[in-house]
Amino acid sequence: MTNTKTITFIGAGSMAEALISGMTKTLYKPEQIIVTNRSNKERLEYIQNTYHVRVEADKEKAVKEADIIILAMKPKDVAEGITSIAQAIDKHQLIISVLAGVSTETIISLIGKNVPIVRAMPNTSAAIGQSATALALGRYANDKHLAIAKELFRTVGAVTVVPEEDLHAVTALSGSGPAYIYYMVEAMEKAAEEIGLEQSVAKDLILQTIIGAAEMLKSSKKHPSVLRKEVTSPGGTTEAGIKVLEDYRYQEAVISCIKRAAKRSAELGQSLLQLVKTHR
Ligand SMILES: NC(=O)C1=CN([C@@H]2O[C@H](COP(=O)(O)OP(=O)(O)OC[C@H]3O[C@@H](n4cnc5c(N)ncnc54)[C@H](O)[C@@H]3O)[C@@H](O)[C@H]2O)C=CC1
Ligand SMILES: O=C(O)[C@@H]1CCC=N1
Repeated sequence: MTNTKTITFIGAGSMAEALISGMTKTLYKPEQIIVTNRSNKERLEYIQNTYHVRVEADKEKAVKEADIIILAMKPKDVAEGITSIAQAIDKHQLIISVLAGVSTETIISLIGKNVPIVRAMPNTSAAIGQSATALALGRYANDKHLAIAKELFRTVGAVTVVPEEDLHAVTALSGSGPAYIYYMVEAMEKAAEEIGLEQSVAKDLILQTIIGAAEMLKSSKKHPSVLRKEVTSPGGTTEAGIKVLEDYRYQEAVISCIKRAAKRSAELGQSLLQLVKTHR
């Protein structure tokens, strides 16, 4: 299957790279993708050399050539980044935003035109076609725009559609989610070293344990607590280990972590909204 749309990325950071990496492995030819950023030429060179996509220092030019514009800049650069391309945007183009916390209404306000926007929350596993992406439609986006966004994000993983107000929760859960797992792996690696396992042996064991557990969660109909109990022999090692996690209130920590991340997403949206209001 081929796709002939030209896609321009505004922002060339980790999330843009994960999407570019996944997209160029599937439906998109590198020459269909244009990447631009604020000022970091070395970063653009790296992206060009690695993925053979087009890079463009002139953001307005990159925007004018696009059928789809993907907003992927850092939170602090969102207002300046969007206003700097607003003039060049045409309402027949589709805007896809992966910006955490920022509402489609705020983006419409910053652009100052009735543009169709699909808000997306992917995660960095897009790089290997394994993102969990949620999509929501802005006021001027219709089913055709949704279909285009679905096609794009399906090239980098699984896609689900949610009401826009759910995106703060999605961001906290699956947008940031990979980092929580990596953080746990960091701790498992440290523990393995402290109890005397060779690093490479530990790495392989941890990896396969996580893959196996994820596959079990996917293929078995059992609740995670049932799967956990199946590992936990009475009076055995798991019971002793989990007791320590309970003493440290592990589940409470994870729940608070996800709630705080969701709140942070809302804060990011609010602070940008305030900025937009004060500059009106
Ligand atoms: N990293 C992740 O796992 C995810 C990130 N996101 C969102 O993606 C966005 C980018 O995050 P990261 O890639 O992690 O950040 P990052 O710091 O890795 O990348 C930001 C990029 O934007 C560029 N940039 C800054 N100002 C610009 C401007 N005015 N015009 C054009 N380009 C500009 C920078 O040069 C840099 O290449 C954020 O808004 C974040 O909420 C969304 C989902 C997951
Ligand atoms: O940390 C962040 O703000 C972004 C959004 C989801 C993952 N990374």
